[in-house]
Amino acid sequence: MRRSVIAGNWKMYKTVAEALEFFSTVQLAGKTDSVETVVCAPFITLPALVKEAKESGIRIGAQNMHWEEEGAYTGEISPSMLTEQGVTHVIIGHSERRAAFAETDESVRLKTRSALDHQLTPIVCVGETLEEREAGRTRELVREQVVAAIRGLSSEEVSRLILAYEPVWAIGTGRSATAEDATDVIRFIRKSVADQFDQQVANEVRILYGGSVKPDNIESFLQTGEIDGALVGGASLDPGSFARLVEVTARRGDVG
Ligand SMILES: O=C(CO)COP(=O)(O)O
Repeated sequence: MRRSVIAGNWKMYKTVAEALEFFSTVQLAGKTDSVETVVCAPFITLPALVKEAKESGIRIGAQNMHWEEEGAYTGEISPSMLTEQGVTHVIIGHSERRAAFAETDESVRLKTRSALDHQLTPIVCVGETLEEREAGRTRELVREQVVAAIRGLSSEEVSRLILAYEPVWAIGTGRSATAEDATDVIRFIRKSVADQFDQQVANEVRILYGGSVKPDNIESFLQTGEIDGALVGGASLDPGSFARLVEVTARRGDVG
């Protein structure tokens, strides 16, 4: 059974005070029992949010981490620093980090491996740019990114991770992929996992869509049962719209 997921990616938004304000306002009315609900917030807010979120059932995630345990890596945060604080999830390989901070398929692989070793749930992002899409390279690219990220993992480890298909051209643009397109690519990603491992693991891994998801379009992505939830940027910043996303997703139930 695949449990639905709504994960907010706050990116570089919200100070500690603003983040706490979000949690004092958000009303999920028990919906986190049926939907794995995560907020991935800036590092500096994480300790306060883990405390604040306890009652709400919302899990707290980071947006990045280093793969090493410790070392001379100025400005980096290690997996143990996250788990010590009660962080449970971590976004890995977001396209903004690939594009602006030179993350590669290899660093994504190392981080995924390390997150799993530390019992963190990695939310591994893959997706093509507009140029790559127009060149007809979407499938080839996402397969490459997925295969690189899961290389060397065991089946059990693959079943613990969450993949997120985020076409770069749909992020923050208000132009989401169509539900048909997203479903098509996500089905292909599941097949890629099956080709590398087996159908059972592919049936267990959760795959999300991300890119201009809003309360008024999320239902269309969930309809076929192929997409297990969403990784949401802009619409996760507002407590009302975040709650609405969780509420609509809760109606889907577990699939698989
Ligand atoms: O990048 C995203 C989530 O990781 C998507 O951002 P938007 O929902 O703002 O398009």
